Amino acid sequence: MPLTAERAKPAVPFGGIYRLIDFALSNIVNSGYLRVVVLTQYKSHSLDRHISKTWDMSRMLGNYVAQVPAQQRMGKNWYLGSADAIYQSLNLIYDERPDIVVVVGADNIYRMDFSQMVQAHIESGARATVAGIRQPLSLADQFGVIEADPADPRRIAAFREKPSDAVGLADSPDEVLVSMGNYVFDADALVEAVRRDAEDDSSRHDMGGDIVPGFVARGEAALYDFIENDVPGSSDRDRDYWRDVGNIDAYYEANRDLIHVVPVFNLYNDEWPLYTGYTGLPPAKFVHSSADRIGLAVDSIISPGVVVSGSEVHGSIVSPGGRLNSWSRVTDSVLLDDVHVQRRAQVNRAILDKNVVVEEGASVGLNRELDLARGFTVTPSGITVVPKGMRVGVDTVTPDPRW
Ligand SMILES: Nc1ncnc2c1ncn2[C@@H]1O[C@H](COP(=O)(O)OP(=O)(O)O[C@H]2O[C@H](CO)[C@@H](O)[C@H](O)[C@H]2O)[C@@H](O)[C@H]1O
Repeated sequence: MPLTAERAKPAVPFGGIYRLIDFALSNIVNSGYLRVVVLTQYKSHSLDRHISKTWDMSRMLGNYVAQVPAQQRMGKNWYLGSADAIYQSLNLIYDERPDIVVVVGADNIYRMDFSQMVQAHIESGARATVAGIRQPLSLADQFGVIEADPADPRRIAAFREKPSDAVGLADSPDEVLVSMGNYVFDADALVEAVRRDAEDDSSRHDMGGDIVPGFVARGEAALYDFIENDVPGSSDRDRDYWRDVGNIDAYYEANRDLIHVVPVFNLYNDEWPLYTGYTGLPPAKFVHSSADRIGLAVDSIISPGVVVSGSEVHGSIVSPGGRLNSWSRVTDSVLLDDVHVQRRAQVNRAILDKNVVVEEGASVGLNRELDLARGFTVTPSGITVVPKGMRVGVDTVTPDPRW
């Protein structure tokens, strides 16, 4: 919050021109899997619009990315959880009759070749395979924590969803092995598991909380270590990069991982392209170069349709349609679509959601107490978030009546 107040998390803009879901979908299609369904529910309008505008693959060969909202086919419920979303959509599996189903979350930033994971799944003989990555022990309560079988590290001996008492790994006590929320299933085993789960009133109907632990208990679950995944064109720095952007600080840091000279996550790998919607906007433009009034951007991403007019931008991500006026300054910030920073305004360590206007002479992110008093979210690490469509004046904050 507040970035997900009016949109599903996978529809949150990221890295200037992308939405979070573009990373999962790009990985899937680059892996060669071209029959994809996206199960949507919560405030999914902007997600649906993005998928239908962007992910329109040729149907001639039977390929598709189709969004499937909760349809109440099985009863009066919306999706009760991620496992119930699959249960309610089983007709798609019956129609397509695949041998294997790849299930992935839609809100992480990474590159991954799922075909390598599917190959490992087939070779292991397991019925379910879970992708795992090492993360700090301090984050264990945000993830599914995996214990590999000491006798056979490719088998999962135990799996606990978001435990508060996880123990570090023997060879690295400050780390745990966690689930990336990406799974490969034998299709018949997945169908059976979600059907059984639907009849269990004590279940939360969650993939990580219920389905995966069931496979583990039956001795049918394998581990796929993400470190084995070899994505074409990866740099030494961004190999094995994976970020869960489940809170504002993580989202902010992941955006900033894009802008270093040698980026922590490299958008410019054309061997594993990241696809997104074509905006049809004109190129970014930079104007003014007199002594006190210069239009420039460094260590930054500037998207199409942006005009940097006598404004200085440092360490920031500016999304399509931004307008940055003279003598303004934007530092270490993430500006979503169509933000307007007017003359002499200042923005520092802030996330400005779509259509925010920072009026002439106003500032955001320079004074924590002022930002809190104005009702903005300020994260533990001091990032100020201004919600969609707000007009921030020197002394006032008002919702823009146009939005
Ligand atoms: N009702 C519903 N209908 C449709 N889609 C839904 C849904 N509920 C959730 N989703 C989607 O399912 C994916 C997983 O999200 P969840 O909120 O279920 O789990 P979380 O991300 O906390 O943990 C999961 O992902 C982390 C890694 O990020 C793992 O460690 C952990 O084990 C795993 O449960 C997301 O893409 C989400 O949008």
